[in-house]
Amino acid sequence: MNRNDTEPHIAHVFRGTFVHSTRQAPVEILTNSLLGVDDEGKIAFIEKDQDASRLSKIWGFETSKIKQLEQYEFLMPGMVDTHIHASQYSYSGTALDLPLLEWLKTYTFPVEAKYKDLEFARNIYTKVVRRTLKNGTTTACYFATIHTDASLLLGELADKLGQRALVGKVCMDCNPKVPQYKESQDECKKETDRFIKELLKKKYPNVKPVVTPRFAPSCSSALLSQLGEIANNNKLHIQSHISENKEEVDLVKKLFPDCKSYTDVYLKHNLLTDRTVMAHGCYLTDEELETFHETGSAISHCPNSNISICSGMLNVRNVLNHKVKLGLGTDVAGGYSPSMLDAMRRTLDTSKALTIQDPQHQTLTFEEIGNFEVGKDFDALHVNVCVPDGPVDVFPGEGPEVILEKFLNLGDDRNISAVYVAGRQVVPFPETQLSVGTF
Ligand SMILES: O=c1[nH]c(=O)c2nc[nH]c2[nH]1
Ligand SMILES: [Zn+2]
Repeated sequence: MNRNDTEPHIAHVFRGTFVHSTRQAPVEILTNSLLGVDDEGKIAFIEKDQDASRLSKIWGFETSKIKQLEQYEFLMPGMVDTHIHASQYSYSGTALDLPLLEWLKTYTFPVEAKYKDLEFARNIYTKVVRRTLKNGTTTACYFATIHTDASLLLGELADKLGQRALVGKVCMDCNPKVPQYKESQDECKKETDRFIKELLKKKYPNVKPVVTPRFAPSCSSALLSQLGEIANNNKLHIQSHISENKEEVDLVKKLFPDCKSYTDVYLKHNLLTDRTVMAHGCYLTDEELETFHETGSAISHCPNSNISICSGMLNVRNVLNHKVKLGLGTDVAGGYSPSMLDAMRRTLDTSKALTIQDPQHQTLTFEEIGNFEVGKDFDALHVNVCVPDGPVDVFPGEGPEVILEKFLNLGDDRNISAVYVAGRQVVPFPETQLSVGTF
C-alpha cells in the first residue's frame, strides 16, 4: 500500500470540519474529518478522523503535522467571482446615482481611459487583487480596460499574488458619447490577438485570457464576428453583458434590427458557447434562456449592481428552472462590494423581494458554493467564526450548521484566517508583499 516516489507528496493535512457541496447535497458538512492536499495543490483525500494512522502510512505524512481546526473553525471552498471590473475598483462605493447608460458615460469610461498609464493601473490592480483575495475570492473573472499592456499587468499581478483569474482586455469600437475611449475594429482585433498571445506565453498556471466584447452596444457586428472567431479558434472563454437594463435592451433592438433578441445578437456572432459567461440577464425571455441552455452558456448574477444602479431583478429560480448554468458576481463597481459574501446575501435579498411581490415565487436557499472532491484543486478558505472583536457572536450549543449560516450572513474578511489557491497559502499575504505602492 506504500506510495512510490514518483507520486505527489502530501503538503498539508487538516483535521476538523469541512463544508462543501455535492451534486446530491447543496451543502454538506463533514465533521471530525481529515483532508489531505498534495504538493501539486490537489485534494488527495477526505476521510473520517479515525483513519489518521492508516492514512499517514498510505500517504507518507506524520500525524504530528496534522493541522487541527478548532470548534468554531472550518474549511470551505474558495469563492468564485464570475464578473468583476478590476478597473472600476478605484470608485467602488461611490457613483451609484445614475442608470446604466448614463453611469457608463459619466463615471466609467472616463476612469477606464486612465489605464493607459501603467503606474495608475499597477496601483489599482494590486489593490483589487489583494482586496478580493482577502475576502475569499480564489477565482475572479476580470474585465480590465481596452489597454493591452495594463490588462497584461493585471494578469501578472493575479499570478504574483496567487489568485486564479480569467483576464479580459475589453473590446469596443463604438462609443459615440465618449469617443476618446474606444479602438478601431482593426486595432481591437490586433490588440486582442496580442493580448492572448502574450498572456498565454507567460504560462501562468492559473491565469488565462478571456475574450471580452464589452456589450453589444459598444461593438460593431464585424467586431463581434471577429471576436467569436478568435474565441472559437483558440477555445477561449468569452465574457460580456446582456439584458441588464430596459433602456439597454431597447438600444440593442435598434442597433441590431435583424436579430430577434439580445441573445440572438451574441448567438449570430458565435459568442454563445459552453465557455461563455454573460453578466446580468435580468430581462431575458424564456426563449432566450432556452438558447442559453442549448449553447451551454452561463449567466453571472450580480444582484448588488442590479439594485445599486436600479437595473432590475433577475429571477434566478426561473434561470435554474431552465437549467442554465449560473454563477454569482460582484460587478464592482456597479456593485459596491468586492465581497462574494455580499453577492450571496444580495442574491437571497433579491429572491425574497421577488417573493414579496409574488408569494408563489419559490425563494432561493443557500446556493451551491463549490465543492471539495478528491483530485480537485485545493482552493479553500480557512474560516474562524470566533475571532476577537469580530463581527459574529457565538452561543452555547451552536453546531456547525449554525456556525456556517452565521458566517455566510454575518461574517467578513476578519473571519477568513487563511486563503489557499491550488494548495498555496495566499492570505495572509507574505511579509514581502505587505507594501502596496502608491495612493
Ligand atoms: O454593469 C455594467 N458595467 C459595465 O462596465 C458595463 N459595460 C457595459 N455594460 C455594463 N454593465
Ligand atoms: Zn459588468
